[in-house]
Amino acid sequence: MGEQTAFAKMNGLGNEIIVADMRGRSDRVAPAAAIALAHDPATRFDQLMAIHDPKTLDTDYYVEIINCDGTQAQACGNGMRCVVQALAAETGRNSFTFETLAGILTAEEHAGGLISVDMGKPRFGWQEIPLAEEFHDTRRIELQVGPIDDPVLHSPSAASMGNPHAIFWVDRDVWSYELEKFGPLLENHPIFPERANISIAQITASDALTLRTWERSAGLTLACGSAACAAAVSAARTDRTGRNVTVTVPGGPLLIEWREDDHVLMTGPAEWEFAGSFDPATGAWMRDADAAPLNAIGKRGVA
Ligand SMILES: N[C@H](CCC[C@H](N)C(=O)O)C(=O)O
Repeated sequence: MGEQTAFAKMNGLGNEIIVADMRGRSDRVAPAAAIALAHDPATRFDQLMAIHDPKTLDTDYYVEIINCDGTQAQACGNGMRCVVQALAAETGRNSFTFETLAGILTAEEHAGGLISVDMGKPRFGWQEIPLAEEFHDTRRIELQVGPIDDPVLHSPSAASMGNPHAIFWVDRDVWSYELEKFGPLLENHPIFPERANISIAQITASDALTLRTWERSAGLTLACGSAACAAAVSAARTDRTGRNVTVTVPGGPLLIEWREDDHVLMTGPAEWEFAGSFDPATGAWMRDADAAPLNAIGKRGVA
């Protein structure tokens, strides 16, 4: 049995997140522990964000992102906002520099509580996404589902925010498509050698779109921050919107700004639910008593 680690159960617009404090130790959250926590209804999560000591000079922390099936993800926008809120509550600081598999990210908590994460630069090259075959123009790749002469979904845009995304543009309300049916097929389509997060997007104004996402490894979620970024840059790149887009996901709105320096800034809320501790080897966990001292990450208002 390993040494217990403090965690906070949080969410970012309903994207279920566990923030785990793995600082000052060299072990990792085992995939089996993540799977066990994901299977318990009380700690069910989409992504687990494990905060580790920094690996690189001039970064504050290394963050490992683990999907609910135990696999690693390169990026998780909603999870990063939860990490920022937890660390801001603990340290009193409001800006941080993180390292993830997607690179070095900066993030800031604003006075009103909203959090902005610089999600880095999008990548559009077919080998960078990656796609299994050469596409010169990833604004529109050849891929469709449904009858060949009358496809339900077709010609998605593809992009990487560190993790792979495909965005299908639809004319009707995003809720009128059976994403739970098409999502698994598309996630695992051979065109995506590392699988992909699959979204459907409806443009609602020149600065707004609605989005639903079938996440790689996690399935349907209420919010996917990196997909919101991928959809916003793809909308701008295909002249569907400008570079500032309100992306409304099932959990609520995210503001996405594709800056002139090519970085994508995502702004939205995060919410703390409860704290506890778990064994990173097995996932066995306990909820903190309400009167617990301030040892749990991100616990607000407890002296
Ligand atoms: N919920 C996350 C995305 C998780 C991505 C993950 N499903 C993958 O790429 O494997 C977000 O807010 O960006």
